[in-house]
Amino acid sequence: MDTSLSTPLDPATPADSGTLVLAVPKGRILSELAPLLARAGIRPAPDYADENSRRLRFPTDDPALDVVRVRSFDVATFVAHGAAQIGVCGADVLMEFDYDQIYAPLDLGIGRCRVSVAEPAELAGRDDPSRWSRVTVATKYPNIAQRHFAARGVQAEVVELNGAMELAPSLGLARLIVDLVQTGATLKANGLMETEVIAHVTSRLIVNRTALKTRPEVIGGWIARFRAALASASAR
Ligand SMILES: Nc1ncnc2c1ncn2[C@@H]1O[C@H](COP(=O)(O)OP(=O)(O)OP(=O)(O)O)[C@@H](O)[C@H]1O
Ligand SMILES: O=P(O)(O)OC[C@H]1O[C@H](OP(=O)(O)OP(=O)(O)O)[C@H](O)[C@@H]1O
Repeated sequence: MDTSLSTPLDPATPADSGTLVLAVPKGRILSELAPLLARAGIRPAPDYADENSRRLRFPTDDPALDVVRVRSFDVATFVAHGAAQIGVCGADVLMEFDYDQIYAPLDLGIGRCRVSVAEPAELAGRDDPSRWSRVTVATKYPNIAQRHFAARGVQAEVVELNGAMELAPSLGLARLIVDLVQTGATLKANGLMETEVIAHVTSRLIVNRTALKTRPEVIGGWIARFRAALASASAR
């Protein structure tokens, strides 16, 4: 892993020194996150919640804090490079990238799902995974998949996709998939069966380690506000 990710990559365009940037994933996590942000006292401009808004960076009613809305994998990239100092992303993303520069102090308890292995339902009953020496796997988590199968002495040939992994087995692209599962409805609708849970997933508050060292009061203050927001939610 690259351990040099302490500052934005391009020194000619440093991140704003004063304003703190919070990176949040667009999509499904945004609505689950909204009540928590409100309890933490973060009120972004109203179009932040509008998926149709073309704006990516939103001021909040705190002039020292802006929110940026990016893809969930990119939240980790922005925070690892210090372009955003804090962020929210799934444990699945942290497991996949394993950035040294990211510290994840809080489990936010939202975005609850699991990273699992699945295969066609008609194969699952008669397959014997202990006899595999090599498998093909469609996934957007190549590192998680490689590590998981390597630990079992199985060589995984990964076909990397960005979505619709569930199509891969029936179209002959891969024998298995490694993907997120929550209700299991997507697997079922596509004739697949979950055969192994690799990890349980929730979203985490993440911070850039260097920012935490250089601005401990500010970043530590935000961690404390999120912690208090979580405690007040669980006390209700
Ligand atoms: N079905 C689900 N149930 C609960 N949480 C989920 C589910 N799917 C994904 N997540 C969590 O939400 C995060 C973002 O997932 P989402 O599906 O919104 O983005 P994505 O489709 O992976 O991103 P993108 O559209 O940028 O490719 C994931 O990293 C995971 O932690
Ligand atoms: O078990 P379930 O409740 O059916 O949820 C699982 C689905 O949720 C995620 O996809 P998402 O809806 O985010 O779409 P994506 O293909 O854009 O990732 C994941 O990739 C699965 O396809």
